[in-house]
Amino acid sequence: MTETFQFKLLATDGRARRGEVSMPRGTIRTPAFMPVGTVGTVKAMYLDQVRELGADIILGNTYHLMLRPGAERVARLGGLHNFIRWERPILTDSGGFQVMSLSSLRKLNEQGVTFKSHVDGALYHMSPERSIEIQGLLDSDIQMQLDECVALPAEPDEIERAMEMSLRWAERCKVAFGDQPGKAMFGIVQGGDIPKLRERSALVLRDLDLKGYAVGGLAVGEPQEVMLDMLDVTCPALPTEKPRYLMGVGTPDDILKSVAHGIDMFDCVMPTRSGRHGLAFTRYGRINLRNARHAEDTRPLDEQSSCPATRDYSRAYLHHLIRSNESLGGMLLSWNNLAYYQELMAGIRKAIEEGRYADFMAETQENWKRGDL
Ligand SMILES: CCOC(=O)Nc1nc2cc3nc(NC)[nH]c3cc2c(=O)[nH]1
Repeated sequence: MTETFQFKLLATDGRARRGEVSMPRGTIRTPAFMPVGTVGTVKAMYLDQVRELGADIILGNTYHLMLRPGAERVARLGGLHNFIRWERPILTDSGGFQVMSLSSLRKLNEQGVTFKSHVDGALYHMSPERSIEIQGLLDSDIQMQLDECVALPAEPDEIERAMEMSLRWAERCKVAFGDQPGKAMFGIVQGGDIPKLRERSALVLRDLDLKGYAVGGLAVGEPQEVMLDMLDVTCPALPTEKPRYLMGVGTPDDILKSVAHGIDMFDCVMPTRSGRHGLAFTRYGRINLRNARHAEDTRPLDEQSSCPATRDYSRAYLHHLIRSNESLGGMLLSWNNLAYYQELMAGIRKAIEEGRYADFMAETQENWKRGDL
């Protein structure tokens, strides 16, 4: 814990990095997976459980919280940490991505984003300055610049326009954020699947001397190899002594490979959302508990796991709960999936420390092929 925001590189193995982000509210062991707490809750989980599984930081969504309960209300209630009872670091997104994907009506111009709330249909205007103000009202520890993320495939001039606007918004967000020693504002590299735009975005953001850098505009419909190719261009253009956060990523395989390409932080709804729909992630691959073949399978998901949801409940019971659409089904599979993701991250961190990341990656991917036997 420190009064300021510090990132320390502890070990490297090829382009994989083992590091530590120290902030007043706690230390983040990297590579890190950040569970997504969209409207102030990691769905179907108690935050004590989320912490016990090894999470050092969670994500909050500015877009959702500003609509309900409202940023000023959260501030009146003592900030997001007190509201949700999570005293460690919280990273809030700018809301830009959710607006793009959730709001029915949205107009975007130099001033910012105007959108219609999916909650009550009211019109809102989100400028870069307002986005930082909202994240400040939430008392967020890591705040994201407002950006424009373009879904792929997209026209090059559309990708360039959005990337250049995101750069101008990054500058405005930096001014609005000012100097908050115990907090950080991260820039977001855009540029779609175009190497020279990715490089320009990273280099201009680097010159802004921000505390950390997110790689945005990926995991938006492109094949995995395109995403990894963009990391090959982007990571070398970013400062080595600052954390790199790949937004919205991803599957365990995406994470393994992105760590090998130099990424330090991840967030994804995959473990929680897919858990609620019956998908279990295990060390031997994915298991869809909706499938009838589990109806009388008395085995647990993995008897060697330290997670009760993984070790103590039969697949038959999990199948029954999911088929019956019972809340406990989503709770147990969210618990299992977050436990698996955090176990994977702990394995990744240890393998980098011991200089055996390539072997760890190969073993892990081999085990996934075993299926659920
Ligand atoms: C989490 C911070 O989000 C932002 O402030 N903007 C942003 N969010 C993204 C979220 C994404 N999720 C995915 N795939 C599931 N890709 C994403 C990209 C962005 C982005 O470019 N920009």
